[in-house]
Amino acid sequence: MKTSFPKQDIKVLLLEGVSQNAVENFRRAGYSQIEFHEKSLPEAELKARIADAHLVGIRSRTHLTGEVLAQAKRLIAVGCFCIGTNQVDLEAARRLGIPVFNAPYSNTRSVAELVIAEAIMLLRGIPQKNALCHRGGWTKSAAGSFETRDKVLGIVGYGHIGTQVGVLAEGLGMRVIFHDIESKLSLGNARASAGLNDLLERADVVTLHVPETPATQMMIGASEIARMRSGAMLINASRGSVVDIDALAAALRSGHLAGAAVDVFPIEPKGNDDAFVSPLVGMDNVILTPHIGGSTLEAQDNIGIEVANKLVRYSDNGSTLSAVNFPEVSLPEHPNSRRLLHIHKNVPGMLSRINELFSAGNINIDAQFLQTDPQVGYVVIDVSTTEAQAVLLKDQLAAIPGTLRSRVLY
Ligand SMILES: NC(=O)C1=CN([C@@H]2O[C@H](COP(=O)(O)OP(=O)(O)OC[C@H]3O[C@@H](n4cnc5c(N)ncnc54)[C@H](O)[C@@H]3O)[C@@H](O)[C@H]2O)C=CC1
Ligand SMILES: O=C(O)CCC(=O)C(=O)O
Repeated sequence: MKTSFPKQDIKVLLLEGVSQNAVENFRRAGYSQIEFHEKSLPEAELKARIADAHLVGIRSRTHLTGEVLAQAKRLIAVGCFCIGTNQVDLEAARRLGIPVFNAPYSNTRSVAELVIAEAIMLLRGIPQKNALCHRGGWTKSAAGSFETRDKVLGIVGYGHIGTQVGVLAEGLGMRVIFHDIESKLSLGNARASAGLNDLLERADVVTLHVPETPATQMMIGASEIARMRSGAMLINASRGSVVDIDALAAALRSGHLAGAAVDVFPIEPKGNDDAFVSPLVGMDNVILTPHIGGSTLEAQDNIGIEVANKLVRYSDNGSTLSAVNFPEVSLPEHPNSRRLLHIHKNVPGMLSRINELFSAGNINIDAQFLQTDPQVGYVVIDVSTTEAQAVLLKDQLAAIPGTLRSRVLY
């Protein structure tokens, strides 16, 4: 399928070492101009490199703020090669007519497995014992070492990851309670707690699986930690902003909490060669991991395929199915017609202005698809015209006041 301009002129900017599967998928789909970076880029360089990019792929470290997106005049779509999309200003992207895609499932099992492993390690006091052995020490003792069986696991955020953690934990004989803002179907014998405080007061191990939202910022601060049982453990593989890390460090130092496992931090290094700084560094009872909850080869390979496919499909065909900030349209192929895509502010009279263009030109519409949200409208029109006529129509569509983006697919 041909896009508005030759695919070799479409620049794909891939950051943060996304899977090579993504690169291969773009190549297989005919995209040859692929700029690949292992790290996230400093803001000034990001603005420079995104300025002529049509498709951009990131993970959790690259912040696509409104200011950065404003530089991206040619940007067609963003792919987050991960679950979280909090690093993108989704509203700004929507206002600019840029759909954002992610991979909502592919790394969930990997996170769940890590969390279970950490719960076992923390309950056995392994981090401290491991650290001491590395220093030449030896404490063969059962003190502070527990089985998981019959312990209470409290899951905050009972979504795709939280539910899998719950199922795996029950397999170990743990008693699972959860807290979520939505009403959720309990899997297995898991039970909803009476609220966050109830969960914190009852759980031996608390694990966090909420997205970053205004409501989850600093959700676990000094007072929530104080509610946790003496000797309890905290696992955070959600987002660094969810926990007050200084309050956590204080509770670990005082002995109120017996251990923690932390994968995500308020400030994370940009890449593998940069220094990691945290108040938790040097604490033997803390498992520190460099935001690798979803970093297994299986997960990354699948994410690479999934998100690259979504970007290619949108670029080639216009489908926005599963976009996180945009009206969703799943489109058939259009072998015998040219396809015009028009993204506009959702204001009264827009559709009639669009359709007037076609009736004025006496152009028959083969198929039309429309989806709107309160801010944005996305209309797709298939027409049997010459290439030149299609380009003219695209220019006329682009001139309609309120147009955000328009393209033609030949
Ligand atoms: N460490 C890592 O490498 C990874 C981290 N993550 C993080 O894990 C988060 C969760 O992932 P999923 O389970 O797939 O998301 P999900 O959307 O399936 O589940 C999140 C759950 O949290 C609930 N929730 C939202 N706000 C809440 C609040 N204020 N209080 C209580 N519950 C609330 C939601 O209702 C939902 O059930 C992601 O948003 C991402 O930030 C995801 C993948 C990898
Ligand atoms: O693998 C990554 O870069 C980020 C994983 C993550 O946090 C997510 O999927 O939300």
